[in-house]
Amino acid sequence: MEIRTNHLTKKYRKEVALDDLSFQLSGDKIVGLLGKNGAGKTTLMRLLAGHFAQTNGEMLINQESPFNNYSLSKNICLIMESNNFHDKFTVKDILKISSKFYPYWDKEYAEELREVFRLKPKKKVKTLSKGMYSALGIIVGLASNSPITIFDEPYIGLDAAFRSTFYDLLLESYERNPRLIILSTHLIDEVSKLFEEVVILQEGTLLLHESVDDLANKHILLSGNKEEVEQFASNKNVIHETSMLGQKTVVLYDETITDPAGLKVSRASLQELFVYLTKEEVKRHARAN
Ligand SMILES: Nc1ncnc2c1ncn2[C@@H]1O[C@H](COP(=O)(O)OP(=O)(O)OP(=O)(O)O)[C@@H](O)[C@H]1O
Repeated sequence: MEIRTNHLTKKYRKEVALDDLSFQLSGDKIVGLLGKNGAGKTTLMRLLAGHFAQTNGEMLINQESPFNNYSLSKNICLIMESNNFHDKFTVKDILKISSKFYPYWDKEYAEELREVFRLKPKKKVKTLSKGMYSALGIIVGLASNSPITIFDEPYIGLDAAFRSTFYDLLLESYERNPRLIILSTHLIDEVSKLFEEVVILQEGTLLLHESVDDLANKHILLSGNKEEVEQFASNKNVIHETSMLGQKTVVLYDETITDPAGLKVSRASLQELFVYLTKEEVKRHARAN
């Protein structure tokens, strides 16, 4: 599947949620969709799922618009943190309805997952705890086997052990049936190992879209004697710095680094990079590149 947005803009009355966003995603992979609160992630995912139309620009999946396009949107499963299922249905009903809707539904796998998350078939949606509700969403998302499977923070209320189970299942499901999986999360450290690519939105625009490997290679974390670090980092793109007791640490982004003699070289985590890159004062550095 190929996703392409061209100058995509979505406004809710005067509120601009997505602003002239152009990027492309294709192939089978797990992509992290990241951004601070209000960056436009949910809006982008709902446009992908065809929930509503954009205000301007294009949202194309395999060169077609998903809005009002059932033959396309049945290939896309979006699981959000809430409002996925009607309260009056039972767990069993939801799995049955999903089996009719999603063409690649795996009934046996759905049953297996229901057991893993210990959901009783007769339980009504409105009586599910937050964690159980999230588990039901995860079951539907994974068992849908949809060519584009999207999870928008689907783990609200799930404890750490079940979140870890979800990440294992996501990877296992991807390995059994490679497809384009988009996962939006604020718990970056927990899932960063699953991502092949990341898309970071900021204020409705694209801050960066990189493979995780390229992102790792595009930055460097240097530490050592304060004067030496400062001398080395002068005129370079510093996205983060800390100093203590004559020692200094800097993170340089998008710089060709040659032989920082005498300084300790390492890498920041994806979560740290996200925090540094989305800080207001460094926004322009990431955008410029
Ligand atoms: N239904 C709506 N009506 C008006 N404004 C909205 C609506 N939905 C979203 N917005 C606004 O659009 C912007 C983007 O919101 P969106 O929910 O897409 O961000 P997000 O990145 O998913 O945020 P979060 O991480 O907090 O879930 C925000 O300014 C938000 O207030």
